[in-house]
Amino acid sequence: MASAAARVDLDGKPITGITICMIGAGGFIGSHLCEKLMSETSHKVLAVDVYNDKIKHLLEPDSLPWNGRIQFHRINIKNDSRLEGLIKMADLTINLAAICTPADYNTRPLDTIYSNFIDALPVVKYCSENNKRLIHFSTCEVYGKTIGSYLPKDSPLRQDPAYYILKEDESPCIFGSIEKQRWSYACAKQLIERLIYAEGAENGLEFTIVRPFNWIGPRMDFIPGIDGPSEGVPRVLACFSNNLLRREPLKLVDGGESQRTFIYIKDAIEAVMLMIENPARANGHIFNVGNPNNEVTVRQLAEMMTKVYSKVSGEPSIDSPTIDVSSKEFYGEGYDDSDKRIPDMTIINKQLGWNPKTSLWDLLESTLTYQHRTYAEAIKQAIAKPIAS
Ligand SMILES: NC(=O)c1ccc[n+]([C@@H]2O[C@H](COP(=O)([O-])OP(=O)(O)OC[C@H]3O[C@@H](n4cnc5c(N)ncnc54)[C@H](O)[C@@H]3O)[C@@H](O)[C@H]2O)c1
Ligand SMILES: O=C(O)[C@H]1O[C@H](OP(=O)(O)OP(=O)(O)OC[C@H]2O[C@@H](n3ccc(=O)[nH]c3=O)[C@H](O)[C@@H]2O)[C@H](O)[C@@H](O)[C@@H]1O
Repeated sequence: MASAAARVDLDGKPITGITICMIGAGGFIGSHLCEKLMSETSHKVLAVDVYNDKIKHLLEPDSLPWNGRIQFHRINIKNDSRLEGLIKMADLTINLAAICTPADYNTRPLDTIYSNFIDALPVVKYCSENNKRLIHFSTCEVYGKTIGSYLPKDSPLRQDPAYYILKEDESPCIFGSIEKQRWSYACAKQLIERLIYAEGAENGLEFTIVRPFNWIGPRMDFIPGIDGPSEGVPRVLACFSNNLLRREPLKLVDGGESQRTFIYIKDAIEAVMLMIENPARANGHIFNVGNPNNEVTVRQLAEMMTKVYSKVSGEPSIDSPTIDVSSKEFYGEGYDDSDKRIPDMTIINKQLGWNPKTSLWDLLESTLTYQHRTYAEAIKQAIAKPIAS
């Protein structure tokens, strides 16, 4: 373990321990961030969430070397007066709490808007009123669709990066019509970004906004019927992992033509650590955090995951590894999609000198090894169990 005293920031100044109020600490990103903060720094974490299953391994045994540096507070931020006290006790608040699975955006639009906008309001207010620094998690979905997607299909301009690269300080936010309730999430995230930015401009709030671009890795979401509801629809990594574990075809929504850039969670956490420990360089900025080198269509992702899973499980893939489904059938009415998401990296490079490292193949190999080790046996047992009549 690195000695905390030996750690310095990007300007060579020693890093002193701080207290972080992390809201949504029990989720996918929060669990990895807590792990990193405990194992490599001397910072303290007040971990706020309604669940703690994904950070249990960091909380329980008294023998852990970070004993006492992480405290779990089971709080629903919608209605708990303890929140302000925790924010006041901390030097920095990181807000990760949100509904952030696309299957919810068009089927539970009210919960989505409340979670991503209304519930975040008191967090911003308490930080601003108490002069506390805030790192808020937004999303690459605030960019919506690319400008290029509105050009004719055969237009050569579609190949010009000016029409698809997503830049924090230049790109517009392009959403579909109101009936396309998919955009309830992106729109709520955009409005909270604008509110935070305005708190910075008018009241001097010290903030950093993070726009993650498809961070993936172990502990993302849930496997339906094993550690989440049987009918639940998680994000694509968990959907495809579930299909592979059950030896079912992977479902390609609307032909799997949408494009995404995927980044390994551990690379992305390095970027967040730099933001935490270099406030002078991170404050007042909005950062894209993604891996522009890992772009694939969803169909290519399915093909690669099938190959990697076959390698890590030692089982040959099934005869028809993918199947096409319509978005209406898969997500229901009101779904829409981002066509392509490539992050511009200029701002994060300039401010924090950060770059992602892990290739898509390598990150899928370590993630699917984890999925196989964690779930294969449970799935086998669930399949073998006779269904109660
Ligand atoms: N994973 C990604 O690639 C990605 C991409 C873009 C944006 N984001 C954003 O990053 C943040 C974290 O994402 P994640 O992937 O870790 O999601 P996650 O669902 O795994 O984690 C969110 C956590 O917030 C908690 N939470 C939600 N509402 C709460 C409430 N009212 N009170 C207390 N806790 C509450 C949940 O229980 C969950 O543990 C979200 O804001 C999300 O929109 C993530
Ligand atoms: O991760 C991000 O950066 C952001 O994007 C995600 O949105 P999206 O990438 O559309 O969601 P996924 O569930 O990861 O789906 C990716 C693509 O795969 C497709 N898909 C998903 C699941 C499936 O079984 N099959 C399938 O073809 C979807 O239609 C979509 O085109 C979520 O909105 C958020 O977690 C987050 O804000």
